[in-house]
Amino acid sequence: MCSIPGRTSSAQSCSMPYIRTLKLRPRIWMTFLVMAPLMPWAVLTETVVQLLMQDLDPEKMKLFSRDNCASVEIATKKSGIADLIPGTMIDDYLFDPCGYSMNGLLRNGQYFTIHITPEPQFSYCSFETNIPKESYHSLIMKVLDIFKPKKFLVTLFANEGSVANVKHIECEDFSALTNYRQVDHQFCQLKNYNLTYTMFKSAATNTWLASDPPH
Ligand SMILES: C[S@@+](CC[C@H](N)C(=O)[O-])C[C@H]1O[C@@H](n2cnc3c(N)ncnc32)[C@H](O)[C@@H]1O
Repeated sequence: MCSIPGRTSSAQSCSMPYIRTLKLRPRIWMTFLVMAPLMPWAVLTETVVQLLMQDLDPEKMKLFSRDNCASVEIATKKSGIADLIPGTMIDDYLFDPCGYSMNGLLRNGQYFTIHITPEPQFSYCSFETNIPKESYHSLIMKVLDIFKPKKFLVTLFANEGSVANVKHIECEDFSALTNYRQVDHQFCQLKNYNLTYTMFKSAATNTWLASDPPH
């Protein structure tokens, strides 16, 4: 996903590749989906959950720079990333002078991945996993507790066979996210997949980034 401030466009037809445009003023999120044709014998179980977070905790972000952190292992441990999903084999990297990327792999091939841009002017972090869950509530809470974003977007991409698919209809209950309020929720039914986007922002702030134009 990428954010293209100032650009406007409308959602396009559900053909492949598929471009979905999400208008969340003042930002536009564009999702590009390229789907391989399904084989008749394919088992339809696939889930991808993403948290795209902005305006992150400045103190926590200091961990992800070489000036403040002696090694990538310390950054992974001290940040809480190491304990996020127990039993994961982690490959992590601390960029010079700052920035962090990690991939975590479970024995069954499931993964999670985190990429952090800690610069205070435009701090951003993406979290993604394909671990299927009936509810992502506690995992999302853990991720939010690490990064404390002022705003974030949750996307859930699941197909018919995924245990997460029912959440598209029921809509995940985020009522315990007392520090946030839901500002948008969109549902998109694709050929073999369902996709939901839910945008939250901190209840404590009425603004987006200082650099954003007013609503
Ligand atoms: C962790 S990378 C990930 C970028 C990727 N587009 C993402 O968010 O998924 C971004 C961070 O690493 C820093 N960085 C340092 N050297 C870099 C390099 N050679 N390539 C990319 N990012 C680098 C950037 O300044 C930024 O803070």
